[in-house]
Amino acid sequence: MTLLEPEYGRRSLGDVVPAVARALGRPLDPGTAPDRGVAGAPGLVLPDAEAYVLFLVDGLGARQLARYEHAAPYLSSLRVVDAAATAGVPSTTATSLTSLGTGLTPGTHGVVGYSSRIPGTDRLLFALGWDAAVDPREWQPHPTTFTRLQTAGVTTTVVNKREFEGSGLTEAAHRGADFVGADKVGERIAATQRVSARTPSLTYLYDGDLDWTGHRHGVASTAWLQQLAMIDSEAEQLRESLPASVRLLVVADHGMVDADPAQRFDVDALPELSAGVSLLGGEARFRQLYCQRGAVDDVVAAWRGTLGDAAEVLTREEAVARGWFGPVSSTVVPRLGDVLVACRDRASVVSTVGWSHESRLVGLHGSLTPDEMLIPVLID
Ligand SMILES: O=P(O)(O)O[C@H]1O[C@H](CO)[C@@H](O)[C@H]1O
Repeated sequence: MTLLEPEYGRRSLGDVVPAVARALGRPLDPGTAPDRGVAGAPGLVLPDAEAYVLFLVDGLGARQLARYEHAAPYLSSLRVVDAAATAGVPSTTATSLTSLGTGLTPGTHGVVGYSSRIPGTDRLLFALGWDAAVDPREWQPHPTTFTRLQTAGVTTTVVNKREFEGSGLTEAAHRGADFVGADKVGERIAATQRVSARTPSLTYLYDGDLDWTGHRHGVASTAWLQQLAMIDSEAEQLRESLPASVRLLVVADHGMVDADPAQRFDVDALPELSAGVSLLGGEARFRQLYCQRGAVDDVVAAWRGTLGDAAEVLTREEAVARGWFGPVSSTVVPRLGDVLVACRDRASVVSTVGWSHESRLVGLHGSLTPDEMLIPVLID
């Protein structure tokens, strides 16, 4: 299956808030962040409005929405802004939420996966849970788009579960916005209705239940389809709670594929995949391999030999040259694997001993296939 290149600077998740800023009449200064389009490309163009509500549905790929539109009649009726946009690389929540919040590429904001090495250590930073020893403002030092909008006079609010307030990822990705804690859908809609009445404003809200359900039961499982219908109702109810002058924009952070047991590679059962690897990172669909000194070529050869067509195996330099992460800052380079393993089709690389929880998941994401990379950008 073809791997898609991310559409950084044109139609990627990092281009969404800059497009909202333009529509609010408060364009972000293109000199301080890469929110300008690639030469000649229009980028995302949104209708002018005094207030935007940005609803991010975790795990709702554009392809899944198109395939199962019967379960989501409201979302399927919405106008698609331009063509489908892409997540960044890897196509995973921590990376995508940081791209959304900063307007930057993963290679610049530095949250480069579900897990990535903490430079100078043999430890991984699991970005969703974070790590008390890592300062999120040092790990992601750039001002967020939310901070920049607040500075420009736009009331910017994150409406999210209370447990996320002040978390490492919230600080790295979304600092600068006002935070309103709201655990239940009703609370979230009520809070959004209240804060989006201010103008100009951007109100961001998030729902992670579809992703959770897909991970455990699989895309198109009965549970996933039921959850999609719930999300569809939530989005419609949200729209109905807002006046017409407030625009609703619906996006996602990545799609998902169901792992095929026949295309599953277990590093704990295949010793040739451990030779020369000092630390296994990333996630099942996008492994990041941190290698022993001088071992990169041997690791690449062993992984290519074992995985064959199931994955694209590149050195860090090859992946960076392909533009997978956008421009890469020198501080971010050592967080990236020496070798990157991007799964094709429905393959996965698991560690049944070291990563037992992940190896039991049905739905996965992180790689560059269209089912994972293409995200909807819908306007109402
Ligand atoms: O970004 P989310 O949906 O949390 O996904 C992550 O969750 C899985 C492990 O729980 C990993 O494979 C990674 O892709």
